[in-house]
Amino acid sequence: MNRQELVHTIREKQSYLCIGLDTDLHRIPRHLHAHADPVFAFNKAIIDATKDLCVSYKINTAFYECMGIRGWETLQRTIEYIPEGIFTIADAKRGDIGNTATQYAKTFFDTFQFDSVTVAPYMGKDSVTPFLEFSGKWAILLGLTSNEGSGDFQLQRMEGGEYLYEKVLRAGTSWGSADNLMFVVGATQTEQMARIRALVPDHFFLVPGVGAQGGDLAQISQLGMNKDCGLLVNVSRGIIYAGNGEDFATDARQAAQQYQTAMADLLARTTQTVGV
Ligand SMILES: O=c1ccn([C@@H]2O[C@H](COP(=O)(O)O)[C@@H](O)[C@H]2O)c(=O)[nH]1
Repeated sequence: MNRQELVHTIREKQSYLCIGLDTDLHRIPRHLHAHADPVFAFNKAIIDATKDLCVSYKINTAFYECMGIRGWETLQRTIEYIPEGIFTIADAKRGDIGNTATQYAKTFFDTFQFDSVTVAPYMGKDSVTPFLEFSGKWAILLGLTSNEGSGDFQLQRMEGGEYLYEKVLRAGTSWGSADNLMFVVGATQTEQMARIRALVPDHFFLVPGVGAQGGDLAQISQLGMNKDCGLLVNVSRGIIYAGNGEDFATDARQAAQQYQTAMADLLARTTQTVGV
């Protein structure tokens, strides 16, 4: 999916919600364990219940890789089940020397047909650029993450005063464009968001951390939106585990609906003079 299509979808659905399919076999309702592939049965019900409310699904590969070959099969079934027109993210946080990075990119873009993959920048340019060589695909570079440990390296000051994460953002924008590169910016990073948007005015941000991690949707949206919206706000546990009984999908829909309604309002208030 290209940028124009993504912006169009956001406008049509009045939503910039990304639902995280962080599906843990041990957290899904008991009755689903009768299915041959319980995690897929859960994902299918969640997708059916929420696909009109979100513009993206993020599959965190850790929740599938931990199940070995069966997990990869579940991941494949899930990605194939996501309808056309919804932006897909493999949250795999890959990064390695160039020829290895190319194999990672092939895995997620060619074999599994994701639109995008999250990439860790620590190994530098040659570990990132292979992900940018696939037409119509996106790399989503970790910029300033949502977790407490983001302070350990990302928020360290460099010589000259800028934060390490700012160096990553600056370098990233020279490697890729706003048409093939996004950045992860945690929803918990409200103190930094305005500074980040000023530094990177055009790129989309994947924003995890709303819901279970306590990030505030309204605050982060007002600080981070650009003329094309420019945000995909991810909620995983706060939606997929909204309920735990037979009606889990209805409960997930209700939670997703609340986010979508809030997003429509924020889009109207924040971008009324611009594109979306
Ligand atoms: O900085 C980051 C980068 C990635 N994540 C991932 O997003 C989701 C968040 O899940 P919630 O249940 O909504 O907290 C999860 O897959 C993380 O691995 C992040 O949280 N922060």
